[in-house]
Amino acid sequence: MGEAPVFYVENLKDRFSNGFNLRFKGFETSVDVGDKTFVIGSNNNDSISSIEVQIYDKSRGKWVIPTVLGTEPKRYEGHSAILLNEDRIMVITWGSTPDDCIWFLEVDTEYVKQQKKALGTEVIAWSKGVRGDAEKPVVISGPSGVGKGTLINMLMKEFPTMFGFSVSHTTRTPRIMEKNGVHYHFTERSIMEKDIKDGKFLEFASVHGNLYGTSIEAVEAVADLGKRCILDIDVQGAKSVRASSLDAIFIFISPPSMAKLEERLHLRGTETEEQIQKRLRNANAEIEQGKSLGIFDHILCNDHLEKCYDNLKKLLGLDGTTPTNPKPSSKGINLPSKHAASKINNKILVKSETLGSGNPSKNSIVLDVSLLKGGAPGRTRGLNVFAVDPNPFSDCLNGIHKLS
Ligand SMILES: Nc1ncnc2c1ncn2[C@@H]1O[C@H](COP(=O)(O)OP(=O)(O)OP(=O)(O)O)[C@@H](O)[C@H]1O
Ligand SMILES: Nc1nc2c(ncn2[C@@H]2O[C@H](COP(=O)(O)O)[C@@H](O)[C@H]2O)c(=O)[nH]1
Repeated sequence: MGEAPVFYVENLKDRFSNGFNLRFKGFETSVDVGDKTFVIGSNNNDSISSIEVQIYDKSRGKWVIPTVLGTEPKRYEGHSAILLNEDRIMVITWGSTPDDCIWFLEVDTEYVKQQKKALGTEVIAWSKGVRGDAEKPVVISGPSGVGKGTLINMLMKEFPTMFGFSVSHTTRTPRIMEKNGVHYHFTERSIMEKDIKDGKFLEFASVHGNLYGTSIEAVEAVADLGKRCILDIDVQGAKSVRASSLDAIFIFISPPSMAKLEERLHLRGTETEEQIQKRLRNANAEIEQGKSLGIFDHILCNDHLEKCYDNLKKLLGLDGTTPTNPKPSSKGINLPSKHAASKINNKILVKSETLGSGNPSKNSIVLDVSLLKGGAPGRTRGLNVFAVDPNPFSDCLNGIHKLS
């Protein structure tokens, strides 16, 4: 295993003396990817640092300011930058909180390639790095009034630490008892349309005359808590999620009959007669699509509620055989506040730069990046963290143990 030091900070004014006016007042690193150099710089204004990226295209001899997608790191004192797999740069920020210190700057991933094509510009995309993996989300779909919400509430009540609900955005008005941020994020159409344009949504659809959508943040926030995410969305939304990079289980809930569906909508009493008729008209097409499009992994008929709920639990492996303990929520990473990083195969050694601290491996950790999943526009998950055993003569990665 040969060590390849990849972290470097240098004076870029010396390196690129062709008229480029560096705007960074703070700290900068550069990473070469193919014929491009990505210069990552921070501007320190008072106590707030913002990160910026400029690209030097060596083949054209030109500087490019890219379109930046995703959520970028904020408030940090400096950073290390390491190229991974020629398509993303790992950025480790200094002086950040433990859950805010690992970031990925995607420069040539599939997502970035798609966005470049769609936008016709140079694109980069940020995503936050998170320890551990998330469980497959569960997408529950079916016509209005079939009992999706009822079944989901039963699941959340019985397994409160295991499941988390993806709170959708909608432009429809709240029903009595519905709380903003709990049942939905009730929003203005213009705001939601802008957020959709800015790539903040995993999916969206016009349903019964209103706009509904799942934000990327809604799904990631549940996974951040170590919970399995449940999405209650219509068939168009399920189709979009199926086509996205989110690996989920898709379950369609069907009514025993249209008459029963109508009865349930009337009994619920949350819609006007006109709205109920609209929902019933849409239900026919949804049932048709749900059963025929090959979107769904499972179809459950909600005739008797308890029986349907038992079948749902069986599908999710919750029929009494599986332990119901929650997975621990994703933990942060305690990094030395000032550090240097180097890459050895799929492992990143992060060493404290504090002089005179005695033991050189004290405060050193190893980040394993071999099992990374996801990425922009959501989080990058699957990071594993190891502590380096305190052997003063060991600079290698033999004496490491995984941190839980
Ligand atoms: N198996 C069932 N038998 C009888 N009534 C049921 C059954 N399942 C749910 N219901 C009732 O049907 C009504 C509609 O259920 P629910 O609100 O859960 O539907 P939904 O699919 O979430 O609807 P929407 O998509 O409009 O949000 C509720 O009043 C609920 O109590
Ligand atoms: N495509 C999406 N559909 C959604 C989302 N959130 C809810 N829904 C679906 O809308 C209808 C109506 O819901 P209601 O609360 O007004 O009765 C229902 O089928 C939901 O499943 C979403 O984020 N995206």
